[in-house]
Amino acid sequence: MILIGFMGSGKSTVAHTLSDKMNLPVIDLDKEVVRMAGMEIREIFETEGEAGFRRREFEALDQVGDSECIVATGGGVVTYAPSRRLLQNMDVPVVYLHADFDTLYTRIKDDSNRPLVRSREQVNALYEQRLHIYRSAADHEIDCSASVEAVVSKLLAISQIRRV
Ligand SMILES: Nc1ncnc2c1ncn2[C@@H]1O[C@H](COP(=O)(O)OP(=O)(O)O)[C@@H](O)[C@H]1O
Ligand SMILES: O=C(O)C1=C[C@@H](OP(=O)(O)O)[C@@H](O)[C@H](O)C1
Ligand SMILES: [Mg+2]
Repeated sequence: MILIGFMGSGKSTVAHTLSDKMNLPVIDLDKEVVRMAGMEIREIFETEGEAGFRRREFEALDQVGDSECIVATGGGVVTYAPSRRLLQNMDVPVVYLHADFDTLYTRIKDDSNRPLVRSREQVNALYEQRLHIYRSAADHEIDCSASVEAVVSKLLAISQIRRV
C-alpha cells in the first residue's frame, strides 16, 4: 500500500501503526532519500533545490519495486511526472489521505524540518495546486482528520478489499 497526501496528513505516522498491524515493513521515502543522500532534507533543498530533491525521491521510489510493504511518500511526490508514472505502474493500492487545509497546517506549521512550509498563504497555494493531482493519482481517498487509530482502521479495510 502506498500513502500519498499533503504534508501533515499523517502518512509517516499511520504507516508505522499500519505496518505493526499488517506485519509488513515500512518504507518512508523521506528517510530513504536522507539515507541515500547522506544529507538532511533541508540540506538537499539548499544545495540541489527542489528539483534535486524530486530526482532523489524518484530514485528512492524506484527502489521500492514490487516489495510488499507500506510506503509513506513525501507530500510532493505526485508533482514530479516520472514519480507519478512509477506510482501508476506499481501494482498496489495508492491511498490519498485527505483533510482540509486548516487541519493540516495546524499539524505542520511549527515543524522546521519541512523546507516548503513557509507562510500560511504559500502553503495554502501549494495545497490548492496539489488537491486534484492527489485525487487523480489515487485509487482510494480517506479522511485523515480523524484519529490515527481511525485512519489506520480505514486503511486496513482497504487492504482487505484488495486482497480478495
Ligand atoms: N490522525 C492524526 N491526528 C492528529 N495528529 C496527527 C494525525 N496524523 C498525524 N498527526 C500528527 O501530524 C504531524 C505530521 O504527521 P506526519 O506523519 O509526519 O505526516 P506526513 O508524513 O503526512 O507529513 C505529526 O506531529 C503527527 O503526530
Ligand atoms: O510536500 C512536499 O513537497 C514535501 C513533503 C515532505 O514530506 P511529508 O509529506 O512527509 O511531510 C518532504 O518530502 C519534503 O519536505 C517535501
Ligand atoms: Mg512524512
